[in-house]
Amino acid sequence: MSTATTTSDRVPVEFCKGINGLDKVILREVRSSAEVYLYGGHVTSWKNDHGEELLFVSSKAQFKPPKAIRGGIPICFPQFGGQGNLEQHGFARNKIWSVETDPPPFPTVNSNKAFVDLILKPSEDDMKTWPHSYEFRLRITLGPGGDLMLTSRIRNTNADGKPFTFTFAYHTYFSVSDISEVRVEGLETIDYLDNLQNRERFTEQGDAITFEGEVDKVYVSTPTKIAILDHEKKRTFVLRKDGLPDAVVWNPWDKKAKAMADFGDDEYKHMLCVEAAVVEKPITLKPGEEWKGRQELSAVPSSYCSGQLDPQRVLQSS
Ligand SMILES: O=P(O)(O)OC[C@H]1O[C@H](O)[C@H](O)[C@@H](O)[C@@H]1O
Repeated sequence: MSTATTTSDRVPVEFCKGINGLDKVILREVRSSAEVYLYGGHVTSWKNDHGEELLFVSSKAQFKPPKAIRGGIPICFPQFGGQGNLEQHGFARNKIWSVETDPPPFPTVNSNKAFVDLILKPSEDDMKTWPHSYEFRLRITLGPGGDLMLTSRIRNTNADGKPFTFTFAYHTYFSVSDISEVRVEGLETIDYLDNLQNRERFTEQGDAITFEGEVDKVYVSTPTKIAILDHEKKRTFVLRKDGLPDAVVWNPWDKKAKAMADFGDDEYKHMLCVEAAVVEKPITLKPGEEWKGRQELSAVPSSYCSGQLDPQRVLQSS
């Protein structure tokens, strides 16, 4: 973890209290910032150098355990969705994480200053719901250019020799100006499991994905780069992922929005979840083994080509 510099007024990592007195960490870079709640290890804000919020958080979000915060980036572990014995999306988003001051090193040296290392370990009570011992380390970094990077390292620390199996997602809620003006590029021709049709398998058509109604799809074995183009805002989000083969795309649309107590009736127009995930083929770890999954987000101005967005340029650039 980095500490405040004396040469600059900017404090790259600040520990403070957020809504309802919950512990919060603020990461600051040259002009961008991010906020992370220890409740859920949950990123709730990511702002660009104009101070614009890039993540959606519902105006009705409850920052009150045990309800997960509606918006930002909830962590789904050890179960994505409702497939399994655990509560929907697992328990990691409902736990209070700790700050880790001296985590095991990463293979590459980190020159970033604005980052925080969090850790989640099970309590004895937790092991009644999921009888496994683990260490879940989450590093959240705000890069000098304003990119937001999340790296998860999950280790099996079972002393009884037993493996465990999990699914996972960075359930990212992007803020968009108008969902009907949004296109997702990078998932064309990819197979998906449709959660709205008993997880039946289909293949996406060749066109970019646009939105006219409720969507809840798990795209499987996707490319490592996905672009979300916000035509009205002239902004493109680029999501890069590693160790996370699948991508979930979700928008509840009007009916489901009304049924959610912590989501405004019209808020579906201003959000889109695109979630780097491991769903189709769960991960199994033996004791001593570690899994790593990384998601990197950047927001860039969209380029125009004779009045049309040019997503290929975004996808082809490194
Ligand atoms: O309401 P939550 O438990 O946060 O879940 C919100 C949504 O998350 C994912 O995107 C799932 O695919 C959806 O089926 C679910 O409705």
